[in-house]
Amino acid sequence: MKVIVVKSDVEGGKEGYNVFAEEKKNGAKTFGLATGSTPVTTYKEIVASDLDFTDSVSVNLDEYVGMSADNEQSYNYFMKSHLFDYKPFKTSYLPNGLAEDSDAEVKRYDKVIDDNPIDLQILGIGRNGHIGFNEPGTPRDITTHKVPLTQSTIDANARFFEHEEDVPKFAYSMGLASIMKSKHILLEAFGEDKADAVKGMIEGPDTVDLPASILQNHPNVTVIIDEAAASKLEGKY
Ligand SMILES: N[C@@H]1[C@@H](O)[C@H](O)[C@@H](COP(=O)(O)O)O[C@@H]1O
Repeated sequence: MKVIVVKSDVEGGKEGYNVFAEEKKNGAKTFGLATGSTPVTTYKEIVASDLDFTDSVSVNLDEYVGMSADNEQSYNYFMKSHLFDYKPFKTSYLPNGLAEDSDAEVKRYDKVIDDNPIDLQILGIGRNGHIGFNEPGTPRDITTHKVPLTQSTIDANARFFEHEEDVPKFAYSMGLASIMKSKHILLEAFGEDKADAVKGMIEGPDTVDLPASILQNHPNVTVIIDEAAASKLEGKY
């Protein structure tokens, strides 16, 4: 893993942008994208740049089940408001939260990933080391799957919804095997509450209990972390 330690998430966004720009220059056509607060500074730098994605394809990591693309809490909406409205792609794929047949939706998304091999996949990381919605214990050979959200995720999301019953209980997520197929993986983490997960991912045992530790087995991973997220690392980076 190539580890880049930066002072802040803003500086991290500039480094993240550089990775996108370099990949684009080298001919990357398909970009795996993520939601959450972490990639926002990278998306801001991309929006402010002259990079053009109208010849590129994007494939997102995950989406809540039961949520329409125009719901402000959906990952579809997040991607539009943070990136796609400013930097449209030729085609953007996300799981369809409103799909009637979830087995068919999972299969459809697996085919999307197979048909559009990802050149660069950006990832955040959960405090427990999850990537996408692949929580601790998720089998490593899993591709796209429908995931029951953990109670802590449901509780954390409750503030965004008027009625508790509207809070999503499931998500569609790319699986660990799908993520590992990406040619280059860029994982970003900012803030002290990510320090344990970052330590486990980089220096800890390679274990299903910390899903991101699977990245130790990938040949081309770039990690961008701020000093707070790097604070528990023992090695020098
Ligand atoms: N499914 C998303 C992940 O893709 C994301 O990496 C993680 C961390 O979110 P944040 O970047 O807001 O810290 O949260 C969610 O669970």
